Amino acid sequence: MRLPRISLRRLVSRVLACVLAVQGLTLGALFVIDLRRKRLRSPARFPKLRPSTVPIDGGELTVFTYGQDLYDDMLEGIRNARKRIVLVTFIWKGDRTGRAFKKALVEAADRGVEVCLVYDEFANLVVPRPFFSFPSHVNVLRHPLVWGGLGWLNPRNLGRNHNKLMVVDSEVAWVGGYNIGSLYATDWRDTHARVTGPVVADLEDAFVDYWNELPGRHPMLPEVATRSWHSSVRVHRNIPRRAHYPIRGMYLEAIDKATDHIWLTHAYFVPDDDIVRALLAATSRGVDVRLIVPAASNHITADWLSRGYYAQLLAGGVRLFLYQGAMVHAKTATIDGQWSTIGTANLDALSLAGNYEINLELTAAEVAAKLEEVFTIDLSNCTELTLAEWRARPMMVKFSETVLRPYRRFL
Ligand SMILES: O=P(O)(O)OC[C@H](O)CO
Repeated sequence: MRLPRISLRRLVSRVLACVLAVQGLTLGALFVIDLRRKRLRSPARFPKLRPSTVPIDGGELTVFTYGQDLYDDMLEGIRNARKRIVLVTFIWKGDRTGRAFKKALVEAADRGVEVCLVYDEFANLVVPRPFFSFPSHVNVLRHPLVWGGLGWLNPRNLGRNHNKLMVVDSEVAWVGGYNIGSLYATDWRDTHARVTGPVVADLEDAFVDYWNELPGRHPMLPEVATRSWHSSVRVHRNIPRRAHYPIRGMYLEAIDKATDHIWLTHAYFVPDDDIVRALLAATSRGVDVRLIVPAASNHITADWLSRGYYAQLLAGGVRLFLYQGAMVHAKTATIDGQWSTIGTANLDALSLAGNYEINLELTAAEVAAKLEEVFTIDLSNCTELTLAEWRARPMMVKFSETVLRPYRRFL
């Protein structure tokens, strides 16, 4: 029997069409599962830790792990402001919490405080536009979906503004994983820091540089003049416009240096090969590597992309803990009782090589001890996933993970 002749071009395009169709079906199935999961979700329950404060160079750092505590503190900071408030948030919901922030910020501007706000247009497409209309004495920048003209063709102009930072009166700053919204106040487990001391100037400088470099007719802010060279707290910021992505390097260096333990808590864990390699190299030299991720996050596709790494990580000795009963949205790590980071960057391609991000890097034993305490409490709310359990998952699940692999670089 003679097989029908088919050109190579046609064969390739048919194979490609099949692959795309299977990927589309897999994503569609995940979407349906996700809708159902969200409908059946029970109220969040997770152990809470009161905010607590530790010393850092020339100031203090307070760790927040419960949204309502953080928002109350930030709102008090806004109400006490006398000179200037700068605030950037990736997501700003138009709900009760979002409105409380808006009201407090407008009131601050009414009493003469200079208020400069940034939110990301893409992240807030679902928020009604009128929510973002402010009186003219409040300076508001919408980080645009795409930058003018053909600018969007340049990858440097594509980064989202994923920062979550507020600085009041150049004296106190809040930075970390929390966006602004009522769901995050009570139902998500996240980590944010309030800091005082010389580090505040670096955080404010990050905001000022972004503000002054973004095209538009908004009033320029004065350069931050006094910054310290000598601190155990460093600010690392990704600036896509400058093709500047130090947070990935910060993680790689710290993981590479670890001699005892690496404890990571990450909402969306879709790292690149170098980070995976560094973690596996750490386990191979006897380092205790533990990772907390959500058992089920708010983005099912992210979960499935993340699952694609589990077999390799578990086989390489990384211990995996699945956070139960709530979405864990933190972006933190602590190493060897010495080094820690708290910030906005997820361990995924968008955060490490795409977005505006900001992370604190701290080499203070007190901060590491505090984050270890938080990690230990979080562990009490996790189930550990073993390699044997993971290997026993259905074939269909393994197949779906493989099908989704090419999407790793888009998250
Ligand atoms: O991008 P993140 O880390 O701030 O997370 C935002 C949530 O995924 C919103 O759906």
